[in-house]
Amino acid sequence: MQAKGTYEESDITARLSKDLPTWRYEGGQLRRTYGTHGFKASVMVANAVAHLAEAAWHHPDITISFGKVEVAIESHDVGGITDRDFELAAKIEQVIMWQPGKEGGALTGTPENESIARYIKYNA
Ligand SMILES: C[C@H](O)[C@H](O)[C@H]1CNC2=NC(N)=NC(=O)C2=N1
Repeated sequence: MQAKGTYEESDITARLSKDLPTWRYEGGQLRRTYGTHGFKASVMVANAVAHLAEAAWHHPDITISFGKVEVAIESHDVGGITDRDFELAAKIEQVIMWQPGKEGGALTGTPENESIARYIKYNA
């Protein structure tokens, strides 16, 4: 018996494949691991995710490591995956993977060939 508003595993994996192919469904949560250059970078990514979570009032588990950050989301109140999880995951992906230098605007984005600037591993 599924809790109200939750998705079946087959629906979850189909929606991730379509809308969030860099995310996976594991351990009952939507999960994404972001590669980073070091620990300070991981803390900054975690802080950005934490801001989005608080603004959304929907909170993931965030694991901060040297060189990576894992984000894991589920809807605790219903014990499953709901639209809230997909919507927060999509916003996190949009924000963390934002590379303005690829948008043709005035912002250059983080220089990828300068070691002092290395931050997120966009192709990890
Ligand atoms: C009281 C309860 O914690 C709040 O309503 C919010 C806070 N953030 C939350 N985050 C998540 N992931 N699931 C929830 O059910 C949830 N509930």
